[in-house]
Amino acid sequence: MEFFKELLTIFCTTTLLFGGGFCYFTFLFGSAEQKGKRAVQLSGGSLPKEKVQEGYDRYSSFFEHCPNGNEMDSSDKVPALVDTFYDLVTDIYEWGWGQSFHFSPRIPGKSNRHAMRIHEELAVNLLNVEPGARVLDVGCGVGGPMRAIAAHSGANVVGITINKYQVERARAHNKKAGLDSMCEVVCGNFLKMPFDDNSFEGAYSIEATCHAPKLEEVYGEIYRVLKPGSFYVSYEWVTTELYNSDDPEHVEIVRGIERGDALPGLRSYKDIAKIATKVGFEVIKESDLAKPPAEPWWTRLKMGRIAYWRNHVVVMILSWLGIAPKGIVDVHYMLLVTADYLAKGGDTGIFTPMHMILCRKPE
Ligand SMILES: C=C(CC[C@@H](C)[C@H]1CC[C@H]2C3=CC[C@H]4[C@H](C)[C@@H](O)CC[C@]4(C)[C@H]3CC[C@]12C)C(C)C
Ligand SMILES: C[S@@+](CC[C@H](N)C(=O)[O-])C[C@H]1O[C@@H](n2cnc3c(N)ncnc32)[C@H](O)[C@@H]1O
Repeated sequence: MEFFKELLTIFCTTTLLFGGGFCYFTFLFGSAEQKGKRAVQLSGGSLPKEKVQEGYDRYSSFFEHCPNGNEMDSSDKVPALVDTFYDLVTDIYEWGWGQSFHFSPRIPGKSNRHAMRIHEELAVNLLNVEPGARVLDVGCGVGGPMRAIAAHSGANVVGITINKYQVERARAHNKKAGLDSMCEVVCGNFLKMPFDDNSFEGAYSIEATCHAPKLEEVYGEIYRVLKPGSFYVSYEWVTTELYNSDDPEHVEIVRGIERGDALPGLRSYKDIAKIATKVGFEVIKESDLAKPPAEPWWTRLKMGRIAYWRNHVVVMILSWLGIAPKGIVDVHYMLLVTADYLAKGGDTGIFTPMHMILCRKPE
């Protein structure tokens, strides 16, 4: 009898501990890093719950069929693939990273959130726009940068993203932040933008144009919609001068980044200014914002590793319970893997997500 009583006590204590811990992670702790999305709200974006696994399989098979990445260059399937990718990852990004889907140099003594905001404000400071100016955000995500930039500069920001679910999220966040009168979000393809010629006084893109199969197409469109004399600034994902295409380790890191981040082939830093000039821009400034004295942008990823594995356990349990969609576990695992490749890209110095280029459309 005593033995059964003890067994029951052990069973109840273990259940309470695991159950309590799990509820803490998912309900109380909520978002993995910043308050916002909660684990129990993870979805497949615009994809119905039962289509998430199919969406992931379609996404990953695309990379299996073109293992050397460059075959995607000629593909007109890229925007649709990128759209599916953001259906799959948007909630996980918001849950585990926040509303700004980019990196920033670490700033000792400042929070990640603050460092990200400084990086965003730098972009609009470079544009030199007056309050009330109409500024374009090319590939706006759920609008973290857009809101920071509108609040900091007083500009009216119009964001474009190919992903419908992100449009819904961005509009809801804009409203909640009381910035919906200054921030507008449009669903569309930045390779063919639904805007008039010469209709913006400034434009920026933060870690978004890397998704374009041909950079000249998106740069050409930005050039078209900008008023003469206006500036465009971009933070580009590129390989640096340290990248050696004959080094198998370098090639593996780059392929890993491309697969986990829906990229149709990473470009070299050398191509960016050439392409900007080709479409008609004057290049005013170009620099890698990750270079010292900037502190490493990838420290945040490395420090987050334990939390990301904990998140993986939460995602597995939620999916097993039928709360999170089937397929989300594979998506989360893909992100775990890409986080390591990105950190390796930073450690080796062969990759930067913040190659900054400032251009001007001539008068
Ligand atoms: C510009 C792009 C996205 C850049 C980053 C915002 C994202 C790149 C990799 C993402 C993440 C990796 C690991 C995830 C982790 C496993 C999960 O538990 C919580 C979210 C992550 C940290 C996630 C967050 C966003 C990234 C850092 C690309 C796509 C061009
Ligand atoms: C990594 S996110 C960056 C979002 C935002 N700039 C930020 O920093 O939070 C890339 C964005 O580019 C958008 N994007 C990619 N390809 C696109 C295309 N062809 N047309 C429009 N948007 C696109 C994605 O939908 C996503 O919003």
